[in-house]
Amino acid sequence: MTKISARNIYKNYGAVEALRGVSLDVAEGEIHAVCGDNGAGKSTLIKILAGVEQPDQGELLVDGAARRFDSPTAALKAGLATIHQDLAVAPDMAIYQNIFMGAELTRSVLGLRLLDKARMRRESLGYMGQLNDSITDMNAKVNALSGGQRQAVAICRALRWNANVVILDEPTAALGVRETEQVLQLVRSLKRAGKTVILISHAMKDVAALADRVTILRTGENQITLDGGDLTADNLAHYILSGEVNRVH
Ligand SMILES: Nc1ncnc2c1ncn2[C@@H]1O[C@H](COP(=O)(O)OP(=O)(O)OP(=O)(O)O)[C@@H](O)[C@H]1O
Repeated sequence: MTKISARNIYKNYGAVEALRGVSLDVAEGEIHAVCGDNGAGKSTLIKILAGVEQPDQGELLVDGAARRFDSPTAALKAGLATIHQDLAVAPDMAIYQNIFMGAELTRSVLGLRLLDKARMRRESLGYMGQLNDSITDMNAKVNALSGGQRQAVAICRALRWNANVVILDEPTAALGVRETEQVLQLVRSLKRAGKTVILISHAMKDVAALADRVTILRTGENQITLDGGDLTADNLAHYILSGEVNRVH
């Protein structure tokens, strides 16, 4: 299990101050949501954790050690996998091909390197079984899957890269009620599997149902962190709308 800290992060885009001294502390094995109104800086913070952007100032700590991710690959190697809203799945390809995309397993036959499809299918089924054991045909094309099932494929790819931290960017946006419930189950399965989960979401109900703690950002700064009994959909909406920084009981 892995814990993640971002300390005093600053990030400007030209004249825009997207992050102004933001900190985030994610304990190992917890589901930690990042919320806030449009433009609060959520995506920028997540891009920094994912190695897509680099901070102007501040530091990232993975299990207490300072790290800098110059690329998404560097973040992935450190065990942080980000699942963006577009999921980056190839709809015309099979589930197992998506899970092993860019990291295909091969075997040697008479000196030739051939794809080891049987092993990829078997291992894919193993990853999928940790998340959603109703998806069993690893040959199925992704375009035949529901939005929630596609999310499962994208998460399996993160598991295949041995990610200990899974960052989910708006995983329930654009999903119906039943699919949203499937995704909530996926996230709970990740936690059961010992993964640390960072969740960016505008869906207050989903956040309240899932998160152990929530960090709320406002115009590039930390507003408040909620946990326990304070973490309700009503409270989240209240703080995001009001901008209040003190707890109201
Ligand atoms: N590439 C960019 N170039 C210029 N400004 C940017 C860029 N990306 C983000 N910003 C600005 O930085 C600020 C923070 O944006 P960010 O996308 O991180 O917020 P957010 O909380 O994720 O918002 P949303 O919920 O709308 O996605 C905003 O003012 C935004 O306009």
